[in-house]
Amino acid sequence: TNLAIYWGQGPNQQRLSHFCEETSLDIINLGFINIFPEAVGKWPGSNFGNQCDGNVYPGSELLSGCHQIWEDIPVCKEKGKTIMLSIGGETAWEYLSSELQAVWFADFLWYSFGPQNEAYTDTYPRPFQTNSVDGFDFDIEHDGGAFYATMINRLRSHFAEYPDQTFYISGAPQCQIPDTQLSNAISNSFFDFIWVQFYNTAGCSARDFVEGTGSFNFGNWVDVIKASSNPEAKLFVGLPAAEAAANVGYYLTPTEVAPLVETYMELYPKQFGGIMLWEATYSENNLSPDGLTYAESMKEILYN
Ligand SMILES: CNC(=O)NC(=N)Nc1ccccc1
Repeated sequence: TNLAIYWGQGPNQQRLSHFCEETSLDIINLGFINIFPEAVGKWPGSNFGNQCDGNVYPGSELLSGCHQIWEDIPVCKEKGKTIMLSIGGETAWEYLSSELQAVWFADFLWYSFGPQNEAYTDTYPRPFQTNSVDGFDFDIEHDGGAFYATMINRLRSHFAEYPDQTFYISGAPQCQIPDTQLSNAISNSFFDFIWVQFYNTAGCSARDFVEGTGSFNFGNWVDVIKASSNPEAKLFVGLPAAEAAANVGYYLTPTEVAPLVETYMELYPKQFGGIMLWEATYSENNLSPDGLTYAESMKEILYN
């Protein structure tokens, strides 16, 4: 099983390579491409917190000076990390209004952040230079779920152009079923990982498991996966990595997480993919009594 974590929005966060030193982290979601192209031919915008030098490509909100990120991605990859580029995020202005726009956005992301393709280097920017991400994560939190299946299917058609490389698609739905933003995409396009945000939504959260309300719905999410375009997709338990990383009441201590993981890893060994954490800096600053980061505590739970 894997531990996935978001990085890019942490308060006074350390650079990516700092987190790639942590052996407990398997998948790192770089957040975020937070502004969607307003039309075909227009560029998206990005925000990686304190990690870029504040410069943007002319006429766009796409950050251009993220030297720490393009320097660090190779370090992370040589340590075996999977690096995903996350689209959306809590503060995103995200809206797809047409198939054409969805296809354009997918192409832009692929030629800008996917494998370097000499034929396109004068048409598209390379914010991470020659680095390619390992896939794209959809953290769509509002503005309606249309056209994401189109975008993901387009990305997959690009993946197929590199048959000897593996690229991934993941999504971070809220725990209520159906998730307004991503249920259509999950039904109609192929996801490798679904990390459900079992926090910030009452009536289906990991807190419900601890309180014994019976409404924690990991089992129902297994059914959603089984009925989706990829019944083999891995389902992750998404959790806040500290009290301050989520709305009040949704944080679970490692002691509270352990029985949840044991129960559902046992019930659904095939679907259970691991744990997703929001997010890296909160995890780093949330040490257990014996000095483990929250992510390290989670990794211990996954492997005990
Ligand atoms: C995977 N995306 C998130 O976990 N987003 C997220 N946690 N947004 C947020 C919502 C409320 C308080 C803090 C962060």
